[in-house]
Amino acid sequence: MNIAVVGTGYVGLVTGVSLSDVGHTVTCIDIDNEKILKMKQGISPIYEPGLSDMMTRNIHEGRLHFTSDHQEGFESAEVIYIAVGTPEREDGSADLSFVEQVAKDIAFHAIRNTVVVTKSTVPVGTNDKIQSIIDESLVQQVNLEVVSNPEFLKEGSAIYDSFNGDRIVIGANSKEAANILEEINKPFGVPVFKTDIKSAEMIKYASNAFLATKISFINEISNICERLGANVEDVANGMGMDKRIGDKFLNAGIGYGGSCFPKDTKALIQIAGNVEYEFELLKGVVKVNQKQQGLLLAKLNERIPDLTGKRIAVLGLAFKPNTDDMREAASLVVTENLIYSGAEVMAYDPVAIDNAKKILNDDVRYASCVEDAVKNSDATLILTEWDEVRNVDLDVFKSMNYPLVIDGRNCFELEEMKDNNIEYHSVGRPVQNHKVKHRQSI
Ligand SMILES: NC(=O)c1ccc[n+]([C@@H]2O[C@H](COP(=O)([O-])OP(=O)(O)OC[C@H]3O[C@@H](n4cnc5c(N)ncnc54)[C@H](O)[C@@H]3O)[C@@H](O)[C@H]2O)c1
Ligand SMILES: O=c1ccn([C@@H]2O[C@H](COP(=O)(O)OP(=O)(O)O[C@H]3O[C@H](CO)[C@@H](O)[C@H](O)[C@H]3O)[C@@H](O)[C@H]2O)c(=O)[nH]1
Repeated sequence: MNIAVVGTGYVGLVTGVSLSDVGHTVTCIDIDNEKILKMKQGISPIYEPGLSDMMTRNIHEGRLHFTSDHQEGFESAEVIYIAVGTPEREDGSADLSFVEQVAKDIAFHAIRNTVVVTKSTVPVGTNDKIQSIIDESLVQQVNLEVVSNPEFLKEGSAIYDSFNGDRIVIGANSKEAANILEEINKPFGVPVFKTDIKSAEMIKYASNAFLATKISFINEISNICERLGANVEDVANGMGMDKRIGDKFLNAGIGYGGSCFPKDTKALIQIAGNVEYEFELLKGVVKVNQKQQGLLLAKLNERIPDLTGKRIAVLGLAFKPNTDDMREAASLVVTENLIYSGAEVMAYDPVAIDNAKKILNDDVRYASCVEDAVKNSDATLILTEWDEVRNVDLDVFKSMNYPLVIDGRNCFELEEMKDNNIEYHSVGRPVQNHKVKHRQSI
């Protein structure tokens, strides 16, 4: 099948590359010419495990092409995927201007009957709107049918998820269009769930909102555990053994970040509000998440009330491991606050430093490894649970001015921190080696 994919971000590029890998001929289109030039040379503009190799292979085998010219990209396309961004507007609703622009571009250039597939996360009713825009703007007498096909990949395991997803959701008005999409996806061997368009749109938001709810729920439990002396990891493990609850997405931490949960939860609150329904539960989830991001700093402030001139190591900047994505990362809030409080920040991340430099306060300094970040620091904050951080030799913390580790991701066992005399504050677990007399020494 000849396919065009519009937008080459995390979703568009992974979709295009995966579709080419199972044998389709794919042209990826983006308005960012610099990105296109890079990708033509086989250079991936994003860090995503396995993506570069798969991309290079399919370029060489002649199935994967890139262009910044929509007309050229649509020329032989039988199916066009829309995978542009739907970022958050100031009021929390989804900004649909990129999607609407693509709908106009498609209508303007369409020269044959085409299935238009919406991969972008869009509010319920948007696919109908896209269909209307296309129908109103068509230049040639052709038939374009819009199908909803929301994406469920996770950053950091996007290629794996494409080939091992739990389901592919197809929302369509006609059996013919749904069948075309099912046929395209057959080689992935992932179960297909077909429904109407509005339900497909809602499945995407409801899934993200539910996962975010699990995270805020366990974070609330962790805060109560801290006060009562229980261990949230054992609590989550014990809960997760009940198959009705499930053992995934019960890791307590510093709240959810990234390009999806924060914006999609707020958008769903707006979607509900638009039909005069107050989504009280989800409002609570968002509020809990905002509170959770501040807890790490509160723990640090309790131990070091005056941060002026203190050197603070920050391990991990990306919103989660195995990605260079900094969107809504906890590090944005944490480093900003540290600098504001007069601290010297020495940060390390295995892959996100280049992106971090574009957004973080200019006063943040960067180390080239965990060891350099931590050396001579007064406290270490852990924000992202990279394997490189989890597996670090604990002796590294002995090079600190005083071994105070405040871990927002529960990377280490309590016993090992205790045995190594490291003062260790984690999330929802008892504090290790906290002796009040140290307070004066810091
Ligand atoms: N990032 C994820 O993990 C993820 C997962 C599932 C769903 N989604 C959803 O998928 C959509 C895309 O997300 P993303 O993270 O890949 O976005 P992104 O911001 O990384 O990429 C969007 C790309 O679209 C390009 N673009 C914008 N307008 C264009 C136009 N008119 N023509 C061609 N290209 C254009 C931009 O230059 C950019 O490269 C969003 O709706 C998002 O909510 C994202
Ligand atoms: O138990 C957990 C699991 C995750 N997180 C945090 O939640 C955020 C999101 O993590 P994750 O869901 O793994 O990454 P995303 O790439 O944002 O993927 C989510 O958002 C995508 C965009 O919509 C969806 O496609 C995916 O299915 C959905 O998991 C990160 O900050 C994680 O640290 C936790 O705090 N505790």
